[in-house]
Amino acid sequence: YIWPSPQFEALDEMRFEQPLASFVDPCDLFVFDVDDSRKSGRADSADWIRTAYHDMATHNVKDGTGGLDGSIRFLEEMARPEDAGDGFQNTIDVLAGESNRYVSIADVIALGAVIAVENCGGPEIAFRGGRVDATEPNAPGVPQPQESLDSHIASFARQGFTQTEMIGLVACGHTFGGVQHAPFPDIVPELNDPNSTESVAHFDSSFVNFDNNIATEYISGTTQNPLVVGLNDTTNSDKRIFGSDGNVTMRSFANSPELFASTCAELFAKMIDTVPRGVQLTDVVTPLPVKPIIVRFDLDGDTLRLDGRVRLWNMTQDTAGTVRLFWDDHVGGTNNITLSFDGRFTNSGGRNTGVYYTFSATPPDNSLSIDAAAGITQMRFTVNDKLEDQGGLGFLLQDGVVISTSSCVDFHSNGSIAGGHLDLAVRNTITPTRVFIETEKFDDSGRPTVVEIEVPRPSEAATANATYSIWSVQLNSDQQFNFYTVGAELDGGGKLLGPHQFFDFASC
Ligand code: HEM
Repeated sequence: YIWPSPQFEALDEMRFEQPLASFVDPCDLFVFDVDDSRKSGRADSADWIRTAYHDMATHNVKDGTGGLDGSIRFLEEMARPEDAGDGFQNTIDVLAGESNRYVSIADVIALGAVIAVENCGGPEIAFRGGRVDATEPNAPGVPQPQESLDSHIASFARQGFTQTEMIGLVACGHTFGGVQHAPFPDIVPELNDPNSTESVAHFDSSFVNFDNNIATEYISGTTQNPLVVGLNDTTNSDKRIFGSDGNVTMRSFANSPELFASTCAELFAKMIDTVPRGVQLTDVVTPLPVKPIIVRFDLDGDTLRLDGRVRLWNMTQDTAGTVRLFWDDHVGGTNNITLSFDGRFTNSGGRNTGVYYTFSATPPDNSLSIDAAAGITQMRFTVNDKLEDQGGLGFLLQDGVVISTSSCVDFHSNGSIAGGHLDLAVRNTITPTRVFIETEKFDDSGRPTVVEIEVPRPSEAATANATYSIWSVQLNSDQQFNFYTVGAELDGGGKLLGPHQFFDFASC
């Protein structure tokens, strides 16, 4: 994608920098464990993968309803017998709050599965964004262990999967986790096992890692999978499913960990891309090699302050060497500074790595000061003298409308807005027809939606300095802010949008 693109920037960050990975690292982490010293036998990674499957499994290929749309978050859906256990609520409690107007709850659920698989030994899974969150529960339709093989084949066909794909997807999912006593007392007894205090009978011997043990143990007859060797044959659904083609598919997985991994990468991608008809997914999200990350861009007196850093993909500090930021201004000048190293990250089992360089030559001060009159039009970078400018396009940054540091906000003790005002500095060279602040609000169904707040044209323009005038809007208690963007529509067409920045102001 080409920067700026707020949606792809947000998807790229969540997908590749993976703030969520801390919940699945180490892979046996279960954040709901009451006592760290005792092993419950559960893991966030398993809950996340199961949640993505159950959210998707309501899909009906014929009428296009259901699919991965976040409907599992509704208590009515979660409380169905087909969604037994507290793993869904646990997952939603962690993942739903990570959503925003660019990355839906359903996108985060899909990403949770991707990140769990990739960080715990599994293959890389192609991830697209653009899922749309349901506003009500879907029709039931998740398969249950006591059902017949025919009903499972029919159920997976309704979800859009062939019988061979069914065998594969169940094996790919059941390389993680197991069956718990509490929701399935007829399948798993109390285990009285100090390493499994929630009495979880695991599907294979390496239940927090992606590997083909689910298949090798099944083929060799050593499996302890409670849905294969359970005492009550009625609930041995994995046994019926795995054996349904004479073990051809499971044998191929047992013989080849590579085949198992590549098949699972395809099936997991198909699973998370199964969405209600009409939903248009984005292209596969790929990491931008050189990605500016603007934290804040504002006007402070006669100075534009740009807080941010650049992410260099797949590099170490040593290979990055000297990193410079160049910026063009409105008066024909080009300026530059040498950036300072600001940390590195690695995730997805070492598959993803990158480094950050902050927009400052003098850390810990992270902001670059730009003379407001000269301003800024675009950025470029050099990494060890190699020019990075998106193939000549540059990294465009508009300074036609920016937030002013004269903005302030007060909060009630419950966190809601008590009052204050946001001041937008509008550059005198632009003639806006409207100026607005774009933010998001979680609606009654819990999903993030876009909200635009109009900033009224002042009757008498207050001057901020020789270059900018201030337009101001009062804040009120209905508003919610997390991240926001300032923007303007221009006389004669055209729209300016600022970077996506965090809501953070002095009190009034
Ligand atoms: C006929 C199809 C399936 C049946 C009958 C089935 C049944 C079950 C049952 C009974 C559990 C135990 C849940 C608990 O105790 O909390 C379970 C766990 C799990 N299932 Fe399935 N499953 C099926 C397909 C799938 C698929 C297609 C996936 C993913 C691709 C999947 C992923 C998981 C995972 C990761 C767990 C472990 C959850 C945990 O340990 O917290 N399952 N499944």
